[in-house]
Amino acid sequence: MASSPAVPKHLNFITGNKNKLAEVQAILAGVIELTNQNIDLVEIQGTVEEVTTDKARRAADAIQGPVLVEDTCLCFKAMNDLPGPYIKWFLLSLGPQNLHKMLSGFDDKSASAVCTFAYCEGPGHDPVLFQGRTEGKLVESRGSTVFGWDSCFEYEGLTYAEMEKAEKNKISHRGKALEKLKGWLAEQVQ
Ligand SMILES: O=c1nc[nH]c2c1ncn2[C@H]1C[C@H](O)[C@@H](COP(=O)(O)OP(=O)(O)OP(=O)(O)O)O1
Ligand SMILES: [Mg+2]
Repeated sequence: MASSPAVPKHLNFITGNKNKLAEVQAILAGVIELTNQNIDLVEIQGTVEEVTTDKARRAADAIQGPVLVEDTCLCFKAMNDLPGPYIKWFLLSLGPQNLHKMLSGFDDKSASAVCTFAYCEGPGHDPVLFQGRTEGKLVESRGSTVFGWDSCFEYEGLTYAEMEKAEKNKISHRGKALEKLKGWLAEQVQ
């Protein structure tokens, strides 16, 4: 059966983050061909949906074609979901060793990791969003500090950094978002 023109044969994932790329490659291996372009995209302020939608539009404009982008948030319940999409700047300034101190004045250490992918068919098209969320808590850094705040986010007793990669990908915000993307891709080809 002919597939709709919207169905991508492969996805061009626009990200400057090598660790994200490695996880997305691992999760989508055997499902869809993935290429990558590292373009430094401007990120607006707003809700994660607004940030990700705008990021996808800018990426599609930049390469004049179809793109996949992703924006990751770390939301603290005690802060009504801040820093959310702005976590990158807090992490850069504080480092993983000090990140947990953001909640030192609060009893509630609950945090959710939220990953939002956006697929945009090209300039002028509306991006489609796929979101995954994993609930955990913010803890003192444990494990490798190679990837972002992995060592500060604990899920069921282990920080992301203490898990095997495959184990993280099974339960992670990114893994869940990509399950939805895979479901959508499968629907498109029917
Ligand atoms: O699974 C993760 N485990 C730990 N840390 C993570 C994860 N995923 C993103 N991160 C970090 C990277 C950045 O400090 C911030 C998200 O910001 P975000 O703008 O989405 O990522 P980015 O600027 O590094 O790459 P991109 O070029 O795709 O925008 O959280
Ligand atoms: Mg970014």
